[in-house]
Amino acid sequence: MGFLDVEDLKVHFPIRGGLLNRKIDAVRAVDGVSFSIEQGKTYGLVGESGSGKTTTGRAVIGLNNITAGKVFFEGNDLTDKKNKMLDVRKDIQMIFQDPYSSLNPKKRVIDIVAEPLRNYERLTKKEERYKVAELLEKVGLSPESILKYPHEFSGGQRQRIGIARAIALKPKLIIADEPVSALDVSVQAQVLNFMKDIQKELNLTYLFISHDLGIVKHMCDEIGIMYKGRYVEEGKTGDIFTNPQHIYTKRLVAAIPDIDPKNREKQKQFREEVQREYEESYESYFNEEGLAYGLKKISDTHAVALPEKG
Ligand SMILES: Nc1ncnc2c1ncn2[C@@H]1O[C@H](COP(=O)(O)OP(=O)(O)OP(=O)(O)O)[C@@H](O)[C@H]1O
Repeated sequence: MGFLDVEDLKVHFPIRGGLLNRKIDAVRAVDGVSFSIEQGKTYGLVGESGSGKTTTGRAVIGLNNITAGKVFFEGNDLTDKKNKMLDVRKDIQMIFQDPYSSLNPKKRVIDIVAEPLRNYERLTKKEERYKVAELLEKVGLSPESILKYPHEFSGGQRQRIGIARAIALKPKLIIADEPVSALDVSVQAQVLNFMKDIQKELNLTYLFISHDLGIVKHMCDEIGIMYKGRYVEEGKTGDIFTNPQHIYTKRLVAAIPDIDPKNREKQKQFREEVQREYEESYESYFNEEGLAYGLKKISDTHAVALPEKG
C-alpha cells in the first residue's frame, strides 16, 4: 500500500428534471480513475477543462462525495465512514486556483493564515501571532504583513499567503489545483520554484492539477492524463513526453509551443502527423460514446487506454 492510493474512483453528479425533479441522468465527472503517489513526489493530473481533474482532487480531500471507489491515505481508507473521525484532514491541504477569490477579502492575513491553526491547535494569541509571522517568513513575505488585507498584495503574494495557510498544520499531502494559472507568466515560475523548495524542506507530496503540460513537465514526477472523466494515459513524466502513446496525449504534446525557432518546422510536421493519425484511427482510441477505453499496462511505469488487440 502506497502513500496515497486512489482506486477506481467515480464521482457522478445527478442531473435532475421532470415534474418531480427526479434524477434523470448523471454527469460522469470522474469515471473509474486509479493512481498512486509516493511520498515526497509530485503527481500531475492533466487534461482540458471539464475532464474531471478538480473533481478528483476534491474527492480525495473529501469535498466531493464519492459515487464508487476507494481512497487510501497512508493505508487508511478515507471512504470508510468509520474513519471519518481520523485526523487526516490535518495532513491533507488544498491550494486553490484563484488567489483573488480564495482569500476572504474582509479578513486580515493573520486571521486567514491562523484559521487552520484555530481549528486544530490551542495556541495563545501571542503564540499564534508568532507562528503566523514565522509562516509568512517561510513563504517570503514580511512578518509585518500580518495585519494587512488580501487586496494589499499582488497575485503572486496572495498565492504565497494561500500556501502559508496550507502549510500551517504541517500537512503531508497538498492538492494544488491550478495554483498558478491565475498569475502572470512572469510570476508563475517564482511560485512554482518556491513550491518545489518547500516541498523539499517539508517533505511534501503534491497532487498537482493543471491543464498546462509545460508546467506539469517542470513540476511532476509522474502524470495522469484525463479525458472526459477517464484516464487516457499514465506514466513517468519523461516517458509521457518522449513517447506518448494515446492520440489525445500526442495532441497535447504536439500543441506545446517550441520556443526554439530551429525546431518549428519539425514540430509543425509532428503536429500534422498527429492530426492525420487522429483522423484515421479515432476508433482505436475512443469508444462509440467518445470515451477512452480502459487503461492497459505497457510497461511497469506506463499505461495507456487502447483497446485490446483482437
Ligand atoms: N457540483 C457539480 N455538479 C454538477 N456537475 C459538476 C459539478 N462539479 C463539476 N461538474 C462537472 O463535472 C465535469 C468535470 O469538472 P471538473 O471541474 O472536475 O473538471 P476540470 O478538469 O477540473 O476542469 P476545469 O479545469 O475547468 O476546472 C464537468 O462537466 C463539470 O461541469
